[in-house]
Amino acid sequence: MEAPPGGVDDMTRLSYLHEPGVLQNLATRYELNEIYTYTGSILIAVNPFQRLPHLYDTHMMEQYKGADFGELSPHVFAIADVAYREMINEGKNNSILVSGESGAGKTETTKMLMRYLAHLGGRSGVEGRTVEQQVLEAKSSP
Ligand SMILES: Nc1ncnc2c1ncn2[C@@H]1O[C@H](COP(=O)(O)OP(=O)(O)OP(=O)(O)O)[C@@H](O)[C@H]1O
Repeated sequence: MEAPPGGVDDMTRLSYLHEPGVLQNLATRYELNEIYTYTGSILIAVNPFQRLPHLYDTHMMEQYKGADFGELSPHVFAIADVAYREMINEGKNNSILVSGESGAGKTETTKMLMRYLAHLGGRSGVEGRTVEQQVLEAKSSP
């Protein structure tokens, strides 16, 4: 079966799951500014080396909130959402592993994960500050 022109958003849908196929798919999607691709439940992020603010705004966060995994385009928010929901439903700690070579975008990705988790954490502010502000301030303090 021919791969669709825009690539596939989950590598497990590739007809041939080998290195050239994977790289071709990532390159095709990257050309379209689609920097996220799944391989099953794993998210692959390709550094866009440019700001893509529409990908991370509040509207986007709201869309991913509670959405079934795989229902929307691959996104770091979808990973955070599943991790958060599993934590709540099972009452257990959860972790998200972010790995990649130097400069791949781990810090940026982690910032987005934290922003999303802080957003989910609600708006019940302590001393007038939102959970999001508290988490992000804690991260940036020495
Ligand atoms: N999702 C993204 N959107 C926009 N720019 C990004 C994104 N991810 C990475 N970048 C750009 O790439 C640069 C390097 O990314 P980052 O610092 O996150 O890499 P890193 O994997 O943490 O590197 P190191 O391991 O060396 O600390 C960022 O400063 C930013 O300019």
